[in-house]
Amino acid sequence: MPIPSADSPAAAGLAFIDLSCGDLHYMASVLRKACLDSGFFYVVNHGVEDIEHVFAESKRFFVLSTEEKMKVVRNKKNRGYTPFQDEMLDPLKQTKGDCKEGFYIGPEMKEEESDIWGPKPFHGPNQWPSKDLLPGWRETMEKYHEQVLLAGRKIIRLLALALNLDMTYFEQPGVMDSPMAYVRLLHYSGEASNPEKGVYGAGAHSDYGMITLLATDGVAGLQICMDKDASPQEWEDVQPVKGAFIVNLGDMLERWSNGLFRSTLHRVVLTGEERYSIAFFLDPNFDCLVECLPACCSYSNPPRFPPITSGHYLIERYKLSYKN
Ligand SMILES: O=C(O)CCC(=O)C(=O)O
Ligand SMILES: [Fe+2]
Repeated sequence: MPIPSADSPAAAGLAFIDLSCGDLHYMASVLRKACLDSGFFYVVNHGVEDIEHVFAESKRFFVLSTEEKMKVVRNKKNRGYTPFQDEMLDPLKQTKGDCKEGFYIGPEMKEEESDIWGPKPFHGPNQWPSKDLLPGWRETMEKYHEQVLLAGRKIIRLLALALNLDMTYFEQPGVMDSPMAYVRLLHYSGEASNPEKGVYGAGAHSDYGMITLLATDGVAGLQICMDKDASPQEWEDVQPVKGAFIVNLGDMLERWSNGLFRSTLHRVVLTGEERYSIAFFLDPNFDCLVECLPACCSYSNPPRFPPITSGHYLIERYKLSYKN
């Protein structure tokens, strides 16, 4: 089946947000409906110039030997290579780790960045594969990080409007002006998933932060569960759309909005074909206190989640899904 393109939105079922549309309030109303309906939507005209090149460069990394990839294995700052099965996103249902390997790239920061508590988790320089092996690789990834962050910033402005907040609410100092923003290259092996046996490309989960912008190579596999409280859960395929990001909502947004915008439960079930995707996790500043927005609670609808700081919440979630 041909991959639908951004010009044939009806083919894909979920809402489309066109970031080149000048009418912010219209876009915010489409976004609000999408957030209330499914928490998943497509974003087009996002300003990323050559995504095919980024995918080609991602493949150039993953075909390196395990020995070479392990030289840049994920460090304490959450940057670098994660081997196959290192992560298990749904430990209750999985019998082995996710059939995927990955590579995290965060905002470039100096090693010594720290506060009174000592070196700050998640803050530090990136790890890069050797320039001799992959010339130009770092530059491609840095440019992608910059472009996808710009698109993400536009979306969080729309999200603020969709929550009836000032457009710049989430960009205020201390909120998401210095976000934890990670590109994660992903490569799924050709191993077919088998849900009965607890084998998945990626186990069922919702992402931890604010929003995720996902680019995929066109190979199917991503599924969402529209009603995460239903029993049994029903899973629907999400079609990849050329030229569009698939965006989903994270748990911190659910907490902020007191459950009005629910995070999206999703998983990857593979048919036996290799698959590549590139996620971009856009999360609040490390020190940001995520607590119910005043507009989202009332006497009869009190806050459902205790306040948490973004960084400590992320640390706890990573601890639960990674081997080390
Ligand atoms: O590869 C995909 O389509 C989904 C990846 C994902 O859900 C994640 O990395 O959190
Ligand atoms: Fe995810």
